[in-house]
Amino acid sequence: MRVHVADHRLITHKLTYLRDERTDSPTFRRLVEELVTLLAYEATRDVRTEPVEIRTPVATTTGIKLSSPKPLVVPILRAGLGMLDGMVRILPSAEVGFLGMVRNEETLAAVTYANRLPDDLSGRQCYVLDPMLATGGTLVMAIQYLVERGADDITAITLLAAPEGIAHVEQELAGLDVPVTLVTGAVDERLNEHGYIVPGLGDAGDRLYGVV
Ligand SMILES: O=P(O)(O)OC[C@H]1O[C@H](OP(=O)(O)OP(=O)(O)O)[C@H](O)[C@@H]1O
Ligand SMILES: O=c1cc[nH]c(=O)[nH]1
Ligand SMILES: [Mg+2]
Repeated sequence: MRVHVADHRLITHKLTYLRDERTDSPTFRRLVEELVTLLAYEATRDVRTEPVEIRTPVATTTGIKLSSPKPLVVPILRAGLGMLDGMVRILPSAEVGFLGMVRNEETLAAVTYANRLPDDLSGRQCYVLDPMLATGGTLVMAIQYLVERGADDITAITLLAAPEGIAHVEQELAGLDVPVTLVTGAVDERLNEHGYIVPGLGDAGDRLYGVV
């Protein structure tokens, strides 16, 4: 897996406010949206395009447009939903598939409760959105669903990642012949005994949408 830490100062600045426990839910939501836009800029560097000829008021010229089939954006509910608007703002023609996944807080194993992906993802570039990569169990499962359906290029965008989680994803996906890239705003120190990222930001879903 190619790992890109997008440690631009503006990203680190916004992450600092996101991490702060005093940041309220409306501000948290706005910061997540702003952050995903900045991360998406990096993550879509290799989005597939094809040449297109256009005429300006002065001359004809060749530019580029996004290739078909269009990229698929996959937010992982709940917390990944907070990243969707920011992502489709810069990729308005993308299609969107949904995965609902939740960690069992005792075992830390990911459980899937919703799966609304196109059946055939052959030749599709996919962008998975989830603010947190902790143990990595959720991301491994999400990537496996996409690969099973034929996705041939996958980029995960996270706000924070734990070193243990990155290592787990790399180990589980070793031998996969689909290129996988992780673009993250920061790699934190570690996981604590409850599987939370340290220093992290707490439970991203709860901070976006409240405790359920
Ligand atoms: O890397 P992992 O150890 O698998 O943990 C990461 C997952 O945990 C969080 O979701 P959560 O299970 O809290 O669900 P939620 O988004 O509904 O709050 C987060 O948004 C990731 O999906
Ligand atoms: O720190 C963490 C770990 C998993 N999920 C979260 O929302 N936060
Ligand atoms: Mg949660």
